[in-house]
Amino acid sequence: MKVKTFHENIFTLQQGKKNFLATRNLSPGSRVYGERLMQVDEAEYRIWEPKRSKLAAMLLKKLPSPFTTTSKVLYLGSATGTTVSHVSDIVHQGVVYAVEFSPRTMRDMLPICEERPNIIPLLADASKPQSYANVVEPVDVIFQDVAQPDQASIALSNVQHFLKPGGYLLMSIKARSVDSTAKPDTVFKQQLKTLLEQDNSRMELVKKQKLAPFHIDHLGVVARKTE
Ligand SMILES: C[S@@+](CC[C@H](N)C(=O)[O-])C[C@H]1O[C@@H](n2cnc3c(N)ncnc32)[C@H](O)[C@@H]1O
Repeated sequence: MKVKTFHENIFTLQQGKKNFLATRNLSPGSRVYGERLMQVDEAEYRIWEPKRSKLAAMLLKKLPSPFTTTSKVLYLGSATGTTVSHVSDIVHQGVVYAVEFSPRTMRDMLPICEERPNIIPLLADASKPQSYANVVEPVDVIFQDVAQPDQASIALSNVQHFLKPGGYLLMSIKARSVDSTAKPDTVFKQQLKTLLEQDNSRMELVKKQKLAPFHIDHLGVVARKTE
């Protein structure tokens, strides 16, 4: 088995002709969602499936990764923690503020937070950033995967509250969640306009990429807050 560094703390594992995206397990021996574990030399890796994670799909579709070992990350729409757990592996000396508004879903994520002290779970509505402003510090990266009609506005209000100048926003726009009748390209354009062209938005587009075949009618976006 060959291990290659793909981005900081993100790896590809080559087994025969197959390549797998993976992160190094911060909690060796533990699975979070039934993912495959692979031992190579002294390290245990968790296979990261792009069909189960918009962020994994974004990276495989060549969007840049802004994460470092010590990044502070605000993660909006954590669900039960599938992708949050990989972000926790990547920023293992940093912190992940994981926001989810469904109490039932959040309850399922809590055992993961017990094993991974760098995840701080927040039961809150991402469209009301002021409700968690007393807990969340300025962050280097915001990742958003909330599948809501006003995704870009939600992202922008969190950027304005928490993203450091020079920091990055990564978001997955799900066309059908915004407008199930409009053409996906029309939805993407309108959401990008909201994100990038509002007065004082201070966001510049770094790269965008559709996430098919992993996720149909989704656009991955990386944007940067100007200094
Ligand atoms: C597509 S799922 C996220 C999957 C997750 N990012 C992953 O890869 O493991 C979207 C999640 O966002 C949550 N959500 C939607 N709107 C939200 C909001 N306004 N505030 C917080 N969470 C929200 C939903 O409850 C759901 O769990």
